[in-house]
Amino acid sequence: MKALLLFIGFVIVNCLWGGLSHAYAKSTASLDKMQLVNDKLWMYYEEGSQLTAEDILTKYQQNTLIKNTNGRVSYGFTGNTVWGVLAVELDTYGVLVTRIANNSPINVPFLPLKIEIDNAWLDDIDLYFFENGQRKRHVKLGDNQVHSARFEDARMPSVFYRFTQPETLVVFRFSSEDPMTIPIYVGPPVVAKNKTTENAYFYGALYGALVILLVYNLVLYSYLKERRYLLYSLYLLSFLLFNFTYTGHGFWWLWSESIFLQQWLLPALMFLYLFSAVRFTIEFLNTQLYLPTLYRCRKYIYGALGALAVIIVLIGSRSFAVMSQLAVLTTIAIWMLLIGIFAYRNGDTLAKFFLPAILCGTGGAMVSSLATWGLIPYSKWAFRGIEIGMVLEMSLLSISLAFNYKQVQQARRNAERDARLDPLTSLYNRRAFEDLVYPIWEMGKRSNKFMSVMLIDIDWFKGINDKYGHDMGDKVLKKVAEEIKGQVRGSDITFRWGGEEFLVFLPNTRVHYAKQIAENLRVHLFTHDINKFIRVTVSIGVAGTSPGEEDINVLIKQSDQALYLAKAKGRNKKWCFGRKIQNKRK
Ligand SMILES: Nc1nc2c(ncn2[C@@H]2O[C@H](COP(=O)(O)OP(=O)(O)OP(=O)(O)O)[C@@H](O)[C@H]2O)c(=O)[nH]1
Repeated sequence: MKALLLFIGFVIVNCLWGGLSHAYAKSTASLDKMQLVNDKLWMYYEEGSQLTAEDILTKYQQNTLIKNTNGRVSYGFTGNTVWGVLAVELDTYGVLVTRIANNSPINVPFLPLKIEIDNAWLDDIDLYFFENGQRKRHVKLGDNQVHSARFEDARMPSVFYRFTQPETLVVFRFSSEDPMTIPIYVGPPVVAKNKTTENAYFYGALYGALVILLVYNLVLYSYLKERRYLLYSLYLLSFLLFNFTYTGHGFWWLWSESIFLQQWLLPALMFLYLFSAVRFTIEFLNTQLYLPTLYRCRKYIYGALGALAVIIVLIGSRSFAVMSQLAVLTTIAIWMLLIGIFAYRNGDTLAKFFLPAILCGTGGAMVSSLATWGLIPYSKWAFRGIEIGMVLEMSLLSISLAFNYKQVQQARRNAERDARLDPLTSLYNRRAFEDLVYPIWEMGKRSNKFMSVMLIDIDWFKGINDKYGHDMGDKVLKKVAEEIKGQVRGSDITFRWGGEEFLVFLPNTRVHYAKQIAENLRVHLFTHDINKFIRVTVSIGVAGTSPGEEDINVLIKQSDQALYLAKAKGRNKKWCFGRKIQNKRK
């Protein structure tokens, strides 16, 4: 429920933010921002690509073009050519030019403006500049132009033009096998530079954050060797690479001269992204436990995605590649949400993070697509919703993995502790003896400290089991353990040594003092009823170090011999290993 509220909140805030930034841009129309001019375009949608810019100009002059009044930015998938005409009038067009006049009147007629198409995946973009009905310039932009052939070597397709006439008509021609999202921005050089700088900060922060998360989780993986961390890292890396490609960074920096890579890396990385999202979801959550059928079928799911990749390669159409994968991605986003909800309802602790994380990611993607489809006002922040959402998603997932790490560590500590504890009495077991006693023994030996051992055995315990049953026998064992712990000092270490046998190691204790403690314990148990019916007695063998004692096992053996004598002497006795026993031994 909390996660759902978070999601709705995130979408609302993003929409509001998108709307506000759009409204702000409109109301101020100031020169500190590039202006989105889509609402000033006159559009023509051509089936095929027969027409020339001059034909469109004629249509414009005949008033047969459609005004893009709602500022539409996205034209979906279309094999058609999209034409747009922008009339730039020096005196009357746009607040932009007027404002320039206010700021620097001398440069007005000669000031160059930057025209930028804020989308780095379109194949062909042509700009034609007409002055007084004459074509003055033609600029080719888009992914089918390598960077060295471009007018300006920038990430986004852009061009500078010096407007000197009262009216210049800019004719845009777009065709692409990708989604036709065409935000057109216009502004003077200084403002354009600010936008570039601002973008650099934004992507610097975005990639910085993602790379930190990636390295952090890879380090955790190399340390813990848990697949979740690796799959998360792959998921994150695939988003990083996918984003790096569709935002034009890759083409600009890495493969600026390869049109093939620019056109095919995008669908390929998109596939990597959706494939790793599916693998991550299945293996991050405990689907093995909650959705065993899904877990068993995972190989078929991966196989189906692999088959999609093969079909895409065989068909060889990029628009099919992008369109089919977008459809799969949308389905997967919903599927991830459903699995998250299911795991959450089944009490998967990681789902507490997974669900809001996926909600942020899909929420951000939803805001971006709503903005590109024109269902909420387009603004660059709304357009970046997916990136903001993904940073939130990746951060939350990273927190969940840190949480998982804490849980694993806790479980490991518990397992280690449990391995050293007797589950019935909660006393240390024999396995813990070496770890706990050996260091004290070695230290004591070096500083000639006295140390003692008591071996305690319940008398006739078999009889208790036989008479009252095994459960009652267990209760007695527990109670005796408690009583022993209550009678010895905090510095003494008590072990359950065997069935009904206990060992107490008494560091810094002379044997005659250990004898006293043993006697107190014996009397205490003898005089106190374990419960209403049962009275137990114990026999205790005591042994203490004598100078030159090298081995603790010798001490234990001695206490065992003393215990044997205590039993032999009639039980309910304490016996101390001493000269008498030694003589007997000889
Ligand atoms: N209820 C219970 N009984 C246990 C447990 N571990 C060992 N025993 C029983 O403890 C009894 C020990 O019996 P014996 O070794 O014959 O010793 P005893 O009856 O105490 O006689 P003495 O030691 O000679 O006084 C056996 O019946 C074991 O089954 C346990 O964890 N719970």
